[in-house]
Amino acid sequence: MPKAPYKGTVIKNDVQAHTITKPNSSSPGDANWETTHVTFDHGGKVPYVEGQSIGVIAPGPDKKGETPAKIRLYSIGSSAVGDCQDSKTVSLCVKRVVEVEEEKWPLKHSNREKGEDKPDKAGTCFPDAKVYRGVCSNHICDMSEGDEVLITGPTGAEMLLPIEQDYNIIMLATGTGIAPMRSYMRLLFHDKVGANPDGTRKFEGLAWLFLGVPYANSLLYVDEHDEYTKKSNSPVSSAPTTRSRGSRRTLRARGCTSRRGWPSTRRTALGADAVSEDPHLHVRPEGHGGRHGGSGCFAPLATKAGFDWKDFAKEMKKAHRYHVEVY
Ligand SMILES: Cc1cc2nc3c(=O)[nH]c(=O)nc-3n(C[C@H](O)[C@H](O)[C@H](O)COP(=O)(O)OP(=O)(O)OC[C@H]3O[C@@H](n4cnc5c(N)ncnc54)[C@H](O)[C@@H]3O)c2cc1C
Repeated sequence: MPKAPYKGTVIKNDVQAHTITKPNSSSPGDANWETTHVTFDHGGKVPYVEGQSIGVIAPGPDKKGETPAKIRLYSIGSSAVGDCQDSKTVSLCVKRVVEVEEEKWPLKHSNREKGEDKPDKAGTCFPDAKVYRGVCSNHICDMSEGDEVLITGPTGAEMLLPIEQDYNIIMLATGTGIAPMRSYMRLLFHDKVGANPDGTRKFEGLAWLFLGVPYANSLLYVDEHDEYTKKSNSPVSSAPTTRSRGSRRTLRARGCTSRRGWPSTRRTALGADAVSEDPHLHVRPEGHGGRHGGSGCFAPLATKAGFDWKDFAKEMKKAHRYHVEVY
């Protein structure tokens, strides 16, 4: 409970810096930011299911000087049994929030002719820039093994998975929006909790994962996706793919680094039949800009398949097959 949070312990904090060199003829640009995959021991006292979130209370001070800070929610990135598969841990995927005053970035000259003098946030900000560091994300990213962490929850019912095993699922995420998708994938393709010969859950559908990030080196959990793709015996192909459900569990994962190419990458990969196969659609953009990610991708596919996307989306919502969480 918020007034009586559980005292967990950090058992792993894997902070990754995503850094690209300054733009030049051989490099696309320079960006510095960090994400972490952090794991807390909750001693089995904070049971959760895939798709839920937990709260973290930082010691503060918060924005108005409050101590401790207010609760921040984070989507759980591990399946119910946790990364250690003993149902005693919970993992998160957190981005370190660092905000620099808008006018303290150099301007981007490449767009001048279009009348766009946007700040070049991939560059280096001016040295006198005021920098704001997010209270809780920095608290999490700076924690070390053995540190105590205050946890609340779990909460959230929007992003839960269906109970049956033979559904098709399409997952669209950007940035740390991958967290709940990772929890699903651990359950569907990794954990030793089910009835398959290798011990995994008897998922018998097709799972599509699309992760959008600004730069290729910020794709998250790539090794795991490659492993599950291989394991599910489905060679990754760039050709449009359709598949009837119910025969075997399959993962197809795609990363995309271009904002403009993002919806078309998903459309080309999925093909028009994707909307006819009654998929469960889970959309989780990092930032409000991506909240229409579902319609951007599916409206043209629906039209091609003879549906009106808006009506179709309404029906999907009613049938609990369309799940969107934005933060
Ligand atoms: C359901 C849900 C799930 C979420 N899941 C995740 C997740 O999986 N991973 C993840 O990384 N995040 C997630 N979040 C977001 C997370 O809850 C936090 O909002 C995020 O980490 C920022 O918190 P913070 O304390 O670091 O930043 P805060 O200190 O709360 O600051 C947040 C923003 O406020 C602005 N700001 C405030 N004060 C100032 C100031 N003085 N100067 C300049 N700017 C200022 C900045 O724009 C800053 O980015 C989720 C949120 C929700 C609601």
